[in-house]
Amino acid sequence: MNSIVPDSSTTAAIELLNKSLHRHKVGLADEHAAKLAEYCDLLWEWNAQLNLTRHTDFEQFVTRDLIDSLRLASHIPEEQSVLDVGAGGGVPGVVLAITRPDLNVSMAESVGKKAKALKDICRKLRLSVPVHAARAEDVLKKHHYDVLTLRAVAPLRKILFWFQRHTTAFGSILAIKGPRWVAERDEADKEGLLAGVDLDVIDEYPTPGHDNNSVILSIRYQRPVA
Ligand SMILES: C[S@@+](CC[C@H](N)C(=O)[O-])C[C@H]1O[C@@H](n2cnc3c(N)ncnc32)[C@H](O)[C@@H]1O
Repeated sequence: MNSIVPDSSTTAAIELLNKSLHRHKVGLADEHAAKLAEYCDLLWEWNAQLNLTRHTDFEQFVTRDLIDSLRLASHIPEEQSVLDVGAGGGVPGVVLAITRPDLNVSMAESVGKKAKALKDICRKLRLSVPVHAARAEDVLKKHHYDVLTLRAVAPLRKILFWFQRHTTAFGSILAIKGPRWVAERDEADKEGLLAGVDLDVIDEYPTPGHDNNSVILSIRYQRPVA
């Protein structure tokens, strides 16, 4: 692993991040916190050119991005291959790659400029994470993953519609959703998109500073027994 020798601005950034982590009782290994501070720096630098995130300080990063990503990570078994669909600025994909080095993380981002920024961020962070500048549905025509992750990408009916034709290319989908997930599930059900699908809420947790809970949905397609 590459060692990080922080300069004074990096040290200040790590201190700020650690304060937020402490405030929200999030425990992280020192080297992961340092790498996340470096990630935020690169993300916010790219954000001046591209709209990648609205969370532009460590407090927002921890409460809105990191807690979601770590919660999601706790449901992914060791050493699995993961495709983060619609990675945007790299949440949860880059956070998973940093905090769960046992995982084999890839990202799909359909907007070319965003994918280019993600590639640059991963290169500078020395993360070996393939970034596909493509729609995830197209990536699944050539690759197989144990888990697809999604946050803030599309309503459930779209997610189910996109991936129903590619069910042999992945094991399960883990989607982070807000309270609208119930209405989204009902819409998907009306369109017949839940036939042959096991959809379960596997986690529910409060977002600091917000009244509503977030949920993690597990989506698995039932396959005929061979
Ligand atoms: C609102 S952003 C969310 C980004 C990130 N997941 C987050 O939570 O901050 C949604 C991103 O998904 C991308 N996207 C939408 N549909 C996609 C698809 N089918 N395959 C790959 N990327 C997709 C969009 O280009 C956009 O950058």
